[in-house]
Amino acid sequence: MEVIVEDLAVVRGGMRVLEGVGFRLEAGRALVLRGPNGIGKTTLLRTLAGLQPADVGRVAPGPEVMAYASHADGIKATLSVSENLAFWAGLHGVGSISEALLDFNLEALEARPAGSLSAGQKRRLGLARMAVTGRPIWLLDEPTVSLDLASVGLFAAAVRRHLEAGGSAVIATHIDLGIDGAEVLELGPFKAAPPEHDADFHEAFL
Ligand SMILES: Nc1ncnc2c1ncn2[C@@H]1O[C@H](COP(=O)(O)OP(=O)(O)OP(=O)(O)O)[C@@H](O)[C@H]1O
Repeated sequence: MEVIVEDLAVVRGGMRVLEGVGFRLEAGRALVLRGPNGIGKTTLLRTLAGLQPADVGRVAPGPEVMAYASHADGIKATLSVSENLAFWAGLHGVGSISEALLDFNLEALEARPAGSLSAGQKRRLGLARMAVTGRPIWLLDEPTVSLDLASVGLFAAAVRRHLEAGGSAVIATHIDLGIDGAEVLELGPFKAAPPEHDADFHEAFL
């Protein structure tokens, strides 16, 4: 499913934080959002997820096909790891959580109350929670924060499988995820600067 963003502007706290942002992302591709702190990466992801209204512009498709993993992992502390995942899977009509438990190395933790997990374990659960929605477009805000190297590898592999299955991903990250052919959108003050050499995106090895 292709993601199309056209001439997007977003206002937060009475100030325009994004203006003239546009991109097209084909199914099976990843887009990495780059730019300094405060430039609007989270704002763009929240707008795609339907959590932040656009001032002007167009986003398609709608938030019902987007799965958003934010800084706040959004997990229920008193439920166990598997109960958290089962809750979200059930909400989205997805039958099994076993693949997500395996993909994010959560099998040994499945009976643990989520509130007792370490920061990195919580982050893995937050990412697994997004995966069990079964939604085709993943929106990821600094997904590797708190993850150790092995977990970053697991996460990158899960993204690759998602892309190979025809999904897509928009990822705000400062690190190299090793996703071949990922596209990059550099956000600059009040606009998304297109690459110099091409009206579309440049290919990057991230
Ligand atoms: N609730 C809010 N009310 C007003 N302004 C906000 C609000 N949240 C964020 N902003 C402002 O919007 C701008 C964009 O913030 P945003 O969080 O999207 O940036 P970011 O690129 O994700 O930053 P970082 O790399 O630090 O996570 C910043 O100037 C920020 O201060």
